[in-house]
Amino acid sequence: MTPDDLKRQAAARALDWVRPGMRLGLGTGSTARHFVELLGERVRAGLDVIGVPTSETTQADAERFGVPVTTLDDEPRLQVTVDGADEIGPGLSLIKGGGGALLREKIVAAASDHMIVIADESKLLPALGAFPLPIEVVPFGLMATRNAIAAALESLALPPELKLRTGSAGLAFVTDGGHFILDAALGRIPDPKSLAGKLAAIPGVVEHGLFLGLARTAIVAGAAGVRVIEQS
Ligand SMILES: O=C(CO)[C@H](O)[C@H](O)COP(=O)(O)O
Repeated sequence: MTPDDLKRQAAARALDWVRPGMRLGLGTGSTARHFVELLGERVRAGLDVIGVPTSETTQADAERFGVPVTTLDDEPRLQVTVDGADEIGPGLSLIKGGGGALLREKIVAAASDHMIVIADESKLLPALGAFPLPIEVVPFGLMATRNAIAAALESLALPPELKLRTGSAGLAFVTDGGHFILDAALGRIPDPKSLAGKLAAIPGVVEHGLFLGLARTAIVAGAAGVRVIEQS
């Protein structure tokens, strides 16, 4: 079984939470893409749902797979969001944004009654931080913002290692919102809540990839089967 097979299994299980008439948040990434594809099969078989994509890529996928889409402006409250994650830590804390869609993903998750995270078992970890934390920043004042983030990291005894994410041709990666991403190689984040607070207070930081208190259910597929973890 490949990691991609496991991602698809987790995505397939998430369909159990989908009911006719639901307004759904549609996540971004290879795992979420499986969900959108499988949801499209159900839609073609007659299921009536509508989705809010969390990226331009997912919008295109939803259209290709036949999932009707809307926006948060037209449907500001969603019942369920299904999304992937880069890491799932204690209490279903997450690192997200490996695919660069963290801002819309967090807005959509926060507008949802229930966020379900789907992943293969490699994403389930005892602590967050091995995956570099994506921090979305406005291009204006990049150096000043970068220095402020580095100082915040140092104040928490975290390494101030920040890398501007690059895309094709070595140019800065630009998010759907027109921002840049600084990836912070932290190793281990002992206190995600304190870090989230410090990052959110920095002018120029648009959003960060720590998703705390948002996911209620994790569906994790591994060699031994699919586990459902609920956050009470
Ligand atoms: O946060 C994300 C995109 O911004 C993705 O959900 C995350 O990167 C996981 O991706 P994948 O399912 O491809 O492993």
